[in-house]
Amino acid sequence: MSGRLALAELPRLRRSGRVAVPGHDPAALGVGIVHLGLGGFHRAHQAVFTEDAATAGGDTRWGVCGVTQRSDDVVRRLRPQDGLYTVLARGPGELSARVVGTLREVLYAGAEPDAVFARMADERVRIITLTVTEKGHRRGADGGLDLADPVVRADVAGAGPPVSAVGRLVRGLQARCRASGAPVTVMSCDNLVAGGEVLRRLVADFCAALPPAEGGPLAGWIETSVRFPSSVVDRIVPAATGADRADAARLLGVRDEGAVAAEPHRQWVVQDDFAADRPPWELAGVVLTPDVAPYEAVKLRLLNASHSLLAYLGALRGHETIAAAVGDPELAGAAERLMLEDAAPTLAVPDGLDLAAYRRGVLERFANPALPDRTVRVAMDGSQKLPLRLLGTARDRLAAGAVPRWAALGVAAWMAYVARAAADPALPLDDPIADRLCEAASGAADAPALARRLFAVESVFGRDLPEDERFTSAVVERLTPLLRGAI
Ligand SMILES: NC(=O)c1ccc[n+]([C@@H]2O[C@H](COP(=O)([O-])OP(=O)(O)OC[C@H]3O[C@@H](n4cnc5c(N)ncnc54)[C@H](O)[C@@H]3O)[C@@H](O)[C@H]2O)c1
Ligand SMILES: O=P(O)(O)OC[C@@H](O)[C@@H](O)[C@H](O)[C@H](O)CO
Repeated sequence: MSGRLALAELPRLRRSGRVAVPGHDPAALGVGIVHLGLGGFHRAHQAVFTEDAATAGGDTRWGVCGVTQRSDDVVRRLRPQDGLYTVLARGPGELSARVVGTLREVLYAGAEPDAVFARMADERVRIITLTVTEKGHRRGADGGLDLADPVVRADVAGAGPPVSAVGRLVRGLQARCRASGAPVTVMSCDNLVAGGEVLRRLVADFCAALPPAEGGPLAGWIETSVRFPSSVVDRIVPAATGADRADAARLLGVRDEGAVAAEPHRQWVVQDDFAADRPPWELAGVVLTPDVAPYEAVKLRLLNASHSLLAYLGALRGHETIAAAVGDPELAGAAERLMLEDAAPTLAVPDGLDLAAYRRGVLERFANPALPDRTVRVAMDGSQKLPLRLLGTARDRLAAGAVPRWAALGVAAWMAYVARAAADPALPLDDPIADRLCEAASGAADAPALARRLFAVESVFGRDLPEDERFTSAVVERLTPLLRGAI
């Protein structure tokens, strides 16, 4: 197939009726949002909600400038397509496709830093969103900016263009402060606890590390002119595959190198705390609320925690996909009990949310046979995810006098996965501290030794959990059979 998706194809696609196309003319959109981290998730989630909101509200101010962080791969895919791409919604027995036109500009920060800063400084831009992964925040053990990280140090020194996400964000804010000082909202869309507060702190830490004459006024302007709302994002979006691109091409009649596939379900809960205008997201079904914390805990402790549990246990059992893992009755049972017995008692349930239906929905979504989501994708970066997904639950249950046996199973499953990956190169250990984890796991003779060595990783477990004998024993009890291949 030689043709390529582009604006000129839209009239034909509209007539064909085989795929949905934007309800407005994408070329008429101005850029009102800069997004850092143009992965599959942004394209299938925030971009879709923003397009629906702009169409419903007839508001042409909310095109997106998407910025790729680590390579120009996405730029090479999307620029020749005028920023257009297809989102395939894959559900049991259903496949639908829509072309999204919100992305009006794509930049590679590594090659075009000045263009990125100019966009962030542009008064017409009122929102900067981020999906840069958990590790992309470069946090230290205390949750603040890791000032020992050489990349962060170089960004603070400022001899060259910044490389870290927070460095790029702060330098962009600095350009804005110098240009117009117009207020702007910075919104985290990663799977974090209190992502807004996390970003606010990282930005403040960066400013504090700058020479006082530079960092002081910048921090002052940020304090008064920048808001950092949190948001809870939900849609399962596996890494795009050749099969996704082939399905998109079949439906479009032209190639689409930027196609992504996702589950049909999507949810976005946003803290209603903006420094300036925002898209009318409520028209697209986004929940705007003063406090996202209850929604966030439900999502991270039920969905993401059981996702991680299934990923580690599933990979250990040779299940390639999450659907296969949740199709294994023993693993599905463990995920259910983690949600019901450990996580649920720790939750303040948002008004109107039926927790039992939510739990059932999570397992149904994981079982989606039409969306192959690999266990190793979800298993990635465990050192970053465990504290957010399992350890908050563990701490809350321990504080309430209960032993969180299923959260302990999740931790033990991660430990067993690390040990297996350290010994078997066929199992990937994709983690920013992989070397440290491998070294810890390689020298461990048995379950207690493995647990002891991994519990010593303070950035994961802090100082409290390794000292709580109830928890460490529960983990060792779970780990012993896992190392023999049973759960
Ligand atoms: N995929 C999903 O199902 C899903 C669902 C909910 C939330 N999320 C959130 O979105 C994030 C991205 O997911 P995705 O599926 O788009 O992944 P992806 O691999 O497609 O994209 C990741 C993006 O993060 C950037 N990034 C990665 N490491 C970085 C680093 N060290 N510094 C700066 N930038 C870095 C990449 O350049 C890329 O733009 C997740 O980590 C998660 O927090 C994803
Ligand atoms: O995207 P990550 O790497 O934070 O986590 C992997 C999955 O658990 C996650 O992407 C889920 O699919 C998502 O959070 C569902 O909304």
